[in-house]
Amino acid sequence: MNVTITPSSVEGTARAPPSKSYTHRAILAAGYADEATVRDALWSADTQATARAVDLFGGDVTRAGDATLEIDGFDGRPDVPADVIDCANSGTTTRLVTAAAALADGTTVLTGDESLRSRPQGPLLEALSDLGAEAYSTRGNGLAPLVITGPLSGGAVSIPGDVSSQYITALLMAGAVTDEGIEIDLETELKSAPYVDITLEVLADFGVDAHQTDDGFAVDGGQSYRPAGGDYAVPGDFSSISYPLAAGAIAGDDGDGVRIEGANPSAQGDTAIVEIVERMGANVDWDQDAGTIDISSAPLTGIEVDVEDTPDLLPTIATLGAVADGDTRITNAEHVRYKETDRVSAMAEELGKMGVETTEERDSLTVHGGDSRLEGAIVSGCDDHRIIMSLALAGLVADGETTIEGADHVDVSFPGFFGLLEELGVILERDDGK
Ligand SMILES: O=C(O)C1=C[C@@H](OP(=O)(O)O)[C@@H](O)[C@H](O)C1
Ligand SMILES: C=C(OP(=O)(O)O)C(=O)O
Repeated sequence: MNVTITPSSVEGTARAPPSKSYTHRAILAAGYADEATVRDALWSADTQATARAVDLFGGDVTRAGDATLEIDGFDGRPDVPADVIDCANSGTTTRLVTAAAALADGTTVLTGDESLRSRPQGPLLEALSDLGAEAYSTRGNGLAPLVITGPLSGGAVSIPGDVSSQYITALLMAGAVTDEGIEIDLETELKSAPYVDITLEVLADFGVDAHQTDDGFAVDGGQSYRPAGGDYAVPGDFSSISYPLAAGAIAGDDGDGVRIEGANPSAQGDTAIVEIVERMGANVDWDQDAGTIDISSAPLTGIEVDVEDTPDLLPTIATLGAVADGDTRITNAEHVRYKETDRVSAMAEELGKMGVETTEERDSLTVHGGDSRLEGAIVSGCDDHRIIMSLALAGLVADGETTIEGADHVDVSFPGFFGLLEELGVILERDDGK
């Protein structure tokens, strides 16, 4: 599907979709448990991949209404799956399920789409091998397809922290049901650290203790997953909130603007987007008790933003920078290159088609806003949900129409994204290419 955006202002109320990160963890944690109900869950292409894995491990994930999942777990160690696990486009599924597979008494094969099969898995495979499992890439290059044979019993392991925090999350979640537990030493500084905080929070809510140590993280073995009251509720997703928030900042009617609901504080690092749009000059008011954010546009100014903890915000910030006056410098961004696409290059390239000048370095992206007025263009969504949504935002204030090719990939994290834009008053056209 291609989507063509006509420049539009936005006004109205947007409800935050449920957090993708919390939903993945809650589904798998419920899998490790005997049973659990996950409420306010995100049902998107990525979270469905984790649900499929839980089913194949011997659990059963049933959708009981839009956002409620009734999950029968595999209760501790997973069964050997009867089929290959298709992780589709989801890095989180791949990493978390790879470590779970190492607990099974047999062999699991994991694969995914072309993007997924280009993302680094080597450090996790090495860690699992060091812990006693057999874990390898079929191509011997650290990329999926992956073949994992367990069971492992736990122990101490070291792993780099600057490729993906998901390796740490995966080891902690699996480690709790090993015999010996897992102690993780970080070889390099941890990037995307708030995602491990989310993991510790979800584990605690499922009655599992894992903690930070002087050198990394550790989890005791022999623990059971059991959510208090059998129930777990997922908070709103601040990476997803970044899109209606940025829409309000660049195209929100002065006075009315956009109200976002379901924006309650949690461990998500991406809550930083609220402070970022405020620093750039937008009118923003976050009532943390009510979970509402009100935003309307004002002239924006370029700023410097470090995305070490918040890699998923880079595309949104790049679009904000394209609209802002002056330079927006996004630093500490090397790990943003290991996502569904190399998002540093993708945003430079696609914003470039809209007339925006950028300067790209290995670990930074500077967007030269102001002089370069955004021009409508045909751009590629790069098969990456966050690139698609960020380019749609740029289309709101471009000169002329913007067509985003391959826009269906928003299903990965925010299936209702274009419907929401329409509710906020955006004029857009979907073309399914037939
Ligand atoms: O654990 C998670 O839920 C995630 C961790 C981050 O990845 P990295 O740790 O690979 O940076 C983030 O980019 C991804 O969207 C979700
Ligand atoms: C990188 C992302 O997710 P994952 O790593 O799960 O593919 C994302 O949602 O931006």
